[in-house]
Amino acid sequence: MTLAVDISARAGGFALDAAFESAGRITALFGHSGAGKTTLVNLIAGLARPERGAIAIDGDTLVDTTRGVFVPAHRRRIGYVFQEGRLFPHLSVRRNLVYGRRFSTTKERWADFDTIVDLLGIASLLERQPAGLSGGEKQRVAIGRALLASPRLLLMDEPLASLDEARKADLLPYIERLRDEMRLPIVYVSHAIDEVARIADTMVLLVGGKVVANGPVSDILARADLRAHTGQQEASVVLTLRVGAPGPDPHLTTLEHPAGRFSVPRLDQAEGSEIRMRIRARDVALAVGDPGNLSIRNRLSATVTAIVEAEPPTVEVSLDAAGMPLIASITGEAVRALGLRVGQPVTALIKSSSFDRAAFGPAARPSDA
Ligand SMILES: Nc1ncnc2c1ncn2[C@@H]1O[C@H](COP(=O)(O)OP(=O)(O)OP(=O)(O)O)[C@@H](O)[C@H]1O
Repeated sequence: MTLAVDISARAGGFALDAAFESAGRITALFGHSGAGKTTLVNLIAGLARPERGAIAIDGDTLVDTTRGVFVPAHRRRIGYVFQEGRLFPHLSVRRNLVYGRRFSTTKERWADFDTIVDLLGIASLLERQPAGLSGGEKQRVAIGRALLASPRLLLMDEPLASLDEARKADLLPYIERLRDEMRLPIVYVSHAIDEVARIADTMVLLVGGKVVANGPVSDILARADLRAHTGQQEASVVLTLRVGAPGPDPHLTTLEHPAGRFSVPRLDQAEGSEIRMRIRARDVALAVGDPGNLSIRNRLSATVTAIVEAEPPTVEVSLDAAGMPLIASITGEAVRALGLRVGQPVTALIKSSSFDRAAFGPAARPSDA
């Protein structure tokens, strides 16, 4: 699926001018509060009209002001999940779910009730009323209702925003399953960079109603010039790695890459599956030559590709380890003491204990959607 957007719109005194194309499985619309994310998703959904411009999905025009085209929301086949579930309070969970189906014709219908109930783990909730559900359960039902309309695109506007940290962590794997098992493209609004780094492959970065960058999440997170906008305190890279055979320590999982093997705190993912993980620049140290007897077990041979001054005394050293990009955040003094320069071979050292389990998620399976 390709979503193509090139629009201008106004909401009160706020002006949105957004142009981007995305073929991502999960496209994150990322920006600080008031950047225009909800205004943009409402335009995609058909809940608002742009002043100028066009929106198309796979070449099928939804809006085009030059041709006077405006497909109404209910005919766009776009699902919408809001921050808080917005379920019908007087209907049971089952009837909330079934309600979604009336928005698709038999020909368009791909969503199967039992499959979706199973995917979202809501079978035991079907006869309950929304008032008795937890926030996370409500969101799963809201996602189910949107899916049962058999949309071709799902918009999710900060679906985790009303949940506490534990409930967020519970819901994220369902969104990952949706991405991988339903093969439904998702536009995911968020202002939480950790969430975006974990689940999205493409990112549109909005600042004051303008798109300042769009492209692969890993590219945008690695860019020092965007850090103020992404809210990252520091550089990081997002990597896709394969789970290797279990090693001798049951508390560790081995991850494989042509650059070498990593040990990380034990993950639940099966051997052979791919996972995504984010490595912060501050968790990477460098050695020139043999690092000798150190406690750090993750050691990768790499080459320096760039040395960039960051907030003093920090310098960010970009590396290439057999095609794996890494960034090490070290002091300028260390750069001088090691005599680092572009092209130099080094050993990158990454502490196993620095990995946060919540930062790991399954990698998106190769897209054929
Ligand atoms: N109907 C409206 N009338 C006046 N101003 C509006 C209207 N709708 C949105 N705005 C303004 O447009 C700007 C962008 O709002 P929007 O809700 O799109 O931002 P957002 O990025 O989704 O923010 P948040 O993360 O806080 O939800 C805000 O300054 C908002 O106050």
